[in-house]
Amino acid sequence: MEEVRETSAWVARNSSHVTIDSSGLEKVVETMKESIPKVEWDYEGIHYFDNGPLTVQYLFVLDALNFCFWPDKDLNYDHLAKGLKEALLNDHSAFDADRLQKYTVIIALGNDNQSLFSGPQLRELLKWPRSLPLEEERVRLLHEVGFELERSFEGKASKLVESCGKSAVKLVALVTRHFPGFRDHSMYKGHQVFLYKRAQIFAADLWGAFKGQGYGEFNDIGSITMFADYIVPAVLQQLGVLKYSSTLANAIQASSEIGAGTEEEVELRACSIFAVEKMRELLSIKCGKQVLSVELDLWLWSVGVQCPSLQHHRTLSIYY
Ligand SMILES: Nc1nc2c(c(CN[C@H]3C=C[C@H](O)[C@@H]3O)cn2[C@@H]2O[C@H](COP(=O)(O)O)[C@@H](O)[C@H]2O)c(=O)[nH]1
Repeated sequence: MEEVRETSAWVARNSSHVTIDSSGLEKVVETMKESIPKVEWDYEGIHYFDNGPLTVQYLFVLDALNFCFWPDKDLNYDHLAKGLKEALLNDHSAFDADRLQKYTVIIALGNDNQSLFSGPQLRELLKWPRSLPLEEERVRLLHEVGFELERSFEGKASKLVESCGKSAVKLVALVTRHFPGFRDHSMYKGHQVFLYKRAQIFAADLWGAFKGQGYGEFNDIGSITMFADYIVPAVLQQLGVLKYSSTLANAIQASSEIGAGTEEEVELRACSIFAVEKMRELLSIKCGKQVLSVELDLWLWSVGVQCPSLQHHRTLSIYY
């Protein structure tokens, strides 16, 4: 993930609204000297797991839809993970590549107010009583996943993973090459910045779910960075690692939307990646402890989701 590391470092060096406070960072590392908090993957027990290829299909579909829950204040990641798990338990072929291409959204009504589409609706699959945030995009991305899996990987996400020779870097490259919805990048002060949140989290989810074995065995899992979402930046800010300009702090406090691709948004995400890389480096230098960015991410994320008062930035995006 050199391009993610290098381009986020560039943003951090040139940033105008978000800075990394090195003394804040050192303080956090100091508290981790004794023991580094370890959080189990699926500590909440919400994911589907059968130790086989269907789990890979489940995780790929999950990460294709793993973004932007906040516009519905009652919706969060757990609903998605549990909803998809239940759907799969009820019907093992729910995520077959041909079925993925048939999910619909209620967008067109006939004269009699009936939906013109006859296929199953995504919100029914998730048993969500109203429209999902960015629902049309979610349906489009499901179609994209089904279509490309069918075209290039015999309909199976497990084939995609098998073709990566136990390399998470190759997996991220392959996912972003084949599935445009996973190409999470931005332009920042004239530079292309790569963040690849959902592609990287897919590799990490495999690694976590399969406990580094089988479909989750990656020789280079240390290459993955943290996953730049809207929870971890807020946790890093609370811990004193990230500092915001007063305008940005006020915008987040007021729950104002921050446009996708704005300097502020790119800085929030890229500085989070850079800060976690620095945290990892400091842990190694000061305490001789080798930690993965994935492990730090899971700890920070779990802290964030257990803090209901956490104020995070709001950006409409399919990337996170
Ligand atoms: N950095 C980072 N971001 C993560 C995750 C996960 C889920 N990982 C699960 C997989 C195995 C573990 O046991 C975890 O349970 C979701 N997100 C992001 O959070 C946001 C949702 O927040 P809320 O609206 O409050 O649910 C949204 O952007 C979503 O994409 C993570 O691990 N790291």
